[in-house]
Amino acid sequence: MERVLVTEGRTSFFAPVQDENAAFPPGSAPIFYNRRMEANRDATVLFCAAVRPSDYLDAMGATGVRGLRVANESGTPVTINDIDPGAAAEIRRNAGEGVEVTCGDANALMSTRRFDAVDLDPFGTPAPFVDAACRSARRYLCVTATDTAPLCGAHLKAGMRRYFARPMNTDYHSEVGLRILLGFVAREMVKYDRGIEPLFCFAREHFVRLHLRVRRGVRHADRTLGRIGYVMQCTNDIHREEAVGLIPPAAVCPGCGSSLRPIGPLWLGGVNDPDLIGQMAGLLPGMGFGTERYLSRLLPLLAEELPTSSYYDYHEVAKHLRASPPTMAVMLERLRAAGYGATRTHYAGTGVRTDAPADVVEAAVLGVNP
Ligand SMILES: C[S@@+](CC[C@H](N)C(=O)[O-])C[C@H]1O[C@@H](n2cnc3c(N)ncnc32)[C@H](O)[C@@H]1O
Repeated sequence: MERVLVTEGRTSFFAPVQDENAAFPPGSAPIFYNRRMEANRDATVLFCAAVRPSDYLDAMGATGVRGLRVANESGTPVTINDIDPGAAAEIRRNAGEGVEVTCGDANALMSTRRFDAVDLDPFGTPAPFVDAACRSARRYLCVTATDTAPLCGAHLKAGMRRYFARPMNTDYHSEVGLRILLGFVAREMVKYDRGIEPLFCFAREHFVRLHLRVRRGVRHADRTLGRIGYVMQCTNDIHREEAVGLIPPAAVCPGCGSSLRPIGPLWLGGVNDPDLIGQMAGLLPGMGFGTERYLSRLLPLLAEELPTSSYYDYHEVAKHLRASPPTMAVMLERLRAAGYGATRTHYAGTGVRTDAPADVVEAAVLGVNP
């Protein structure tokens, strides 16, 4: 196997040379490494540097880069696991003193050992691993999903099978994907009388990434359950509303009278902790990350996003109204002047988060009074 020395952040390691012509990772190399996930790993190293877990499991290591970086760049004791003996051997080659390397099924490992932070970074869906991870994680749980098409509604049946939820391909589909994954993790967690608090969650390109705090006790489990529900989307126009609870209500659009279609169950609560995000933003300049520029834009956006469960792509709204969209600054200003909260969103450059109703959003696009 041909290897090449790679540096990410302040960590150097050997990775198998990947097939540049492969249509999509994992390609043909025997051990997986995808440079395009550097932002995902940088985010987690930064998260660990901020929350300082007492130990951390990289449950699916491949080259071990994620766990090695957490150990090296945040000073956290780590265990790195992979089911593939070839990968485990490669991780051992890459790992220095003090890093534990194990070779086995992540579900078996997580069923028998507990870690302060558990990290799932599988091929595609994390769904088969979330139950054991909920039992293994003491304080923090980190999850990557790269099966964005099932999560966001482009592959409806696969999404329903994996997450027992019904997505819908809307203009805010990236957010639906993140919230369906969060809702799934929340439901897997509460059965153990434990709850979750999302700390740092975002979507980028073809992945969704969650960093969660795990809270023990029935009170936290019940609070978590109280944040599960549905986005009720009008099938005819842009109106949508939230419905908390396990059973979606029958509802009609106040504007056009069409039925509202439930999207979910999904997570309706906040998805980021602005204080922690601020702490991470403060640490970022000293970290030496390759994706510092991207993260320095992402973190303030996440900290300011209104905690609504969907956003409007106002260019789509303008297209629908056969109007030219205003600039983002004007759009935000019009919504605020009408008395509503309005912020950008990290999901889309033309996305606006607001607590304004649909008719006010349309009026803001047109520049008229609602
Ligand atoms: C997407 S790669 C991990 C990438 C790595 N975390 C990184 O940041 O580069 C997924 C890895 O999971 C491993 N894997 C697949 N099924 C597994 C299981 N049941 N238990 C543990 N590892 C597994 C594969 O061998 C593969 O190396």
